[in-house]
Amino acid sequence: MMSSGSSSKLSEQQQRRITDNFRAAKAKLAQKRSHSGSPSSPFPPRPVVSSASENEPPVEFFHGGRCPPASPSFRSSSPAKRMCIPALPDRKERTPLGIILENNVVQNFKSEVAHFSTTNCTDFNVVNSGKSSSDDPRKNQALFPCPVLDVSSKRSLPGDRGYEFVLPGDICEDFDEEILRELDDICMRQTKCPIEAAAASVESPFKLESRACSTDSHVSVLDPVVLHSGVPQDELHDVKMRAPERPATLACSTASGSVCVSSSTPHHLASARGGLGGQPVITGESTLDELLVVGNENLANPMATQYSTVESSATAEGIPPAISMLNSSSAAAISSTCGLSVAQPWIAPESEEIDNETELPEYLKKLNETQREAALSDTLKPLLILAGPGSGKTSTMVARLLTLLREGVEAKSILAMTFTTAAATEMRQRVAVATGKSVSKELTISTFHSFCLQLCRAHADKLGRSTEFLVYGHGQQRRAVIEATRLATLDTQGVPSGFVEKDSSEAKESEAGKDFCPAMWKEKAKKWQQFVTQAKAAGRTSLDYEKMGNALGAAVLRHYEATLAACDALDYHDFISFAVSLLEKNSEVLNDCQKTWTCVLVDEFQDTSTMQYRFLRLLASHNRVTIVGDDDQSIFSFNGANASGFDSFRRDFPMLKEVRLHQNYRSTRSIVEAATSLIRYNKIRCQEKQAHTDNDIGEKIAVMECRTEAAECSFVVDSILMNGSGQVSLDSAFGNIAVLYRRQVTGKLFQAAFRSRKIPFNVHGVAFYRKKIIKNVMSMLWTVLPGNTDIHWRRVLKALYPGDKSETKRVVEYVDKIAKASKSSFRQAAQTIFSAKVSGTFSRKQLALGRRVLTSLDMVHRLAHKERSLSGLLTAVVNLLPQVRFMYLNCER
Ligand SMILES: Nc1ncnc2c1ncn2[C@@H]1O[C@H](COP(=O)(O)OP(=O)(O)OP(=O)(O)O)[C@@H](O)[C@H]1O
Repeated sequence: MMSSGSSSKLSEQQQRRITDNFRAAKAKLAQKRSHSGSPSSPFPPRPVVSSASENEPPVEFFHGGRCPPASPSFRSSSPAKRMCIPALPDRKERTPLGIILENNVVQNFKSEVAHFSTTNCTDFNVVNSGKSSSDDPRKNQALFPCPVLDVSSKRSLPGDRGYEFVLPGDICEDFDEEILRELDDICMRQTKCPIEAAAASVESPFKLESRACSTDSHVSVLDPVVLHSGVPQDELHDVKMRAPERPATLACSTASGSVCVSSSTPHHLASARGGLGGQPVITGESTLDELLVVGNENLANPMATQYSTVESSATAEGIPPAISMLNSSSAAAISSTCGLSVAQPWIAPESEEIDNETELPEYLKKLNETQREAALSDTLKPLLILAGPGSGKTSTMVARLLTLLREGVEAKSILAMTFTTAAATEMRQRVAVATGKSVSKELTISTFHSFCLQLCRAHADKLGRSTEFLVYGHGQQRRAVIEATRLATLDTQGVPSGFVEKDSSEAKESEAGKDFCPAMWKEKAKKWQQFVTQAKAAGRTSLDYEKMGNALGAAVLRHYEATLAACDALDYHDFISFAVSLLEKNSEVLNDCQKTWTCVLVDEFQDTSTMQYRFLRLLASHNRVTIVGDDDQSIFSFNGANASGFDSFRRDFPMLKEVRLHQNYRSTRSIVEAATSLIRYNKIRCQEKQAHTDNDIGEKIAVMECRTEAAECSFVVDSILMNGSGQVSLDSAFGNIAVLYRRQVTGKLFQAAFRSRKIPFNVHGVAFYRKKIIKNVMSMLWTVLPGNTDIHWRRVLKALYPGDKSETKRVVEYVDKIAKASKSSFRQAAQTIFSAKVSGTFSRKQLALGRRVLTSLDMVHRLAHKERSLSGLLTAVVNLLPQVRFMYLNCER
């Protein structure tokens, strides 16, 4: 035995031997450690890919449940750590997403990357772990068609230091750079179509739709039925536009279009713009030959709870959605391909030119006398255009806008408010046809919400929020209302807080506890959500309700606002009310706005809420304002819209000129007459209007009363099939049919029926960014960005964890609980839980599944830094989602 102090007595030879042995042992130790993970990594160890496993056949992955996410076979060190941006000649460099940067920007970019790497990515070490059967990467490769890095590959991408992306398993040869490039090309081609069509039709401004459709007419053969929820207007616009997948196809595909209105009441029928007399749901230009009304007398009229989506920045800037999906260099390429960058600025015709009819500019020639009168009326005075459905109010609005430009108003001084993003896009496109893209891009065409949101962000400090305040969507708003309801009830009724605790034993045992369980709060909060919405749209505060003697209402509102303030959040209604108070309380902001936007136009005025009107009144107090609308088409009362705004406008702008458009160009006479006779019964109308048309009488409207929703559904499906059988081709008929329904539940019935009867269909209704799958994809992308929050990680774990619903819920709740207890982030808690080999709460399999979720996110992180094509990155991310993999499986089968 050797004492501690005896080492010095060792001979040199002995010492060398010990050192050598120690070195060898250290190397072995290092090898072992590299398999078991680095303590600094936030992600769990990755399995080793053994050569043997590569020869194993891929496993069948779908067993009725959800399948586990991939364990990507990275064997390189973290790209974040390795990232170095190679210098390119010509003072330009390329970012990982292919954006060319000038040299002066490169340094900033590098330092940002370095900052990002150190603050967010340093923990993304790649560590190989021992292989377990459940972690078999080969199996996972077969399961997930995601591009992963293959270090063994000989081919290399520029700047990739010898690595390339390949698809695991069977699909790997299908997914290489070629495919990514092809995807980019497809995006470019899709974007090119409508732009080229628009550019081609410069001479004839309002023929954009028909010209575009001729390039796209082949699509109509396979046009699916359009399923449509009847109420929200933005959805109707969505159907009309249906861009970007099939830009401007609708005008040609619906010459004999028909509409089924399900569960409709006469009022609804008459007021739906896509229904009677209104703009046909699935067509841009055609008349509706047939209208089928199916109703269920027993159905109540539940309030739809849709909100108009906030316009994406890309659309706000006039970039068609397809372009905005691409990286900047691709967008630039598209612009140059389409000749957009060289578009001529619009040269306004001289004023003498319009003295006689033949000299009228094209955009005025298309209008009838009344429309022209509206378009040309004094631009210094307020103008109210009251226009029935299909009477050409959009055309008139566009003509008015062009008149302003002709009179020398700068494009950037014009603000056009539309009610939906689709309407904003349509208006910009129509203006672009006459003026060229460069002028139309300078216009501010925006939804109220988008405009006010930007205003709030710009002056967030004055509103008690940070510039990065959160925007609470429907779900978060609901949760905030539940919390506010709970607190308000406790305030006003004095229920001890112990009763409401979910796990409280008193709550479970006592009578009061039964009343105040979470499900009860959820139920109670339903009516309060409507209350909060209405109060905000009307601009009422908690003080107002206190004065009215509604103490509970006042308390709910107060707690709701306090909750949002504490969370640094605004909801959709807040954009408007905060923007109003901004203009009311800050004269310099108001002055700035008025100087910037000297002319204001508002489309669909009937849908403005009291607060939106207040905002408009402030902004347009310079009197250069045009509003267009139809009180009979007001369908957003559930969301606070107030058609009495017309009266307010007449009162507040007494100098106004009023023009009425009565002639309907869109629908058949039977539709127009039916709508006119029905709408007479509307009790709340500003003034009676008499819509008329010169169009043919068309087919008669059929009304069918059904006892149940199921009967209604069967009838509609049978009618569609019968209708189809009379056509030359069954498929060609489907694209001409729209089904409007009142409730989402009814829509689901239709979907099931269509699926079982093999009828192709599209569902329009849920706004894109509110779709679950889109939210999941966004959250996955968020996890690689600075500023990601627990919300993103929670959503991603929920989306990717392969257990059934209840198991996933349990896992997520447990991670939440641990995060709360250990005061750590959700991600850290998940990391700690899943990196354990054994756990008292979860089985080994569950731990492995959790690890795989984190590993997949690690892969997304690497990909985000490596991938040069945005579509490649998106494809990879989307492919991780179980729904998408399920689709792949079905396709393969
Ligand atoms: N003066 C006109 N002469 C012939 N057709 C016209 C005229 N004005 C409009 N139209 C046609 O009528 C249809 C409806 O026009 P537009 O979309 O401008 O109406 P709208 O009032 O905005 O419709 P909506 O009911 O959707 O609000 C279009 O196909 C348009 O080309």
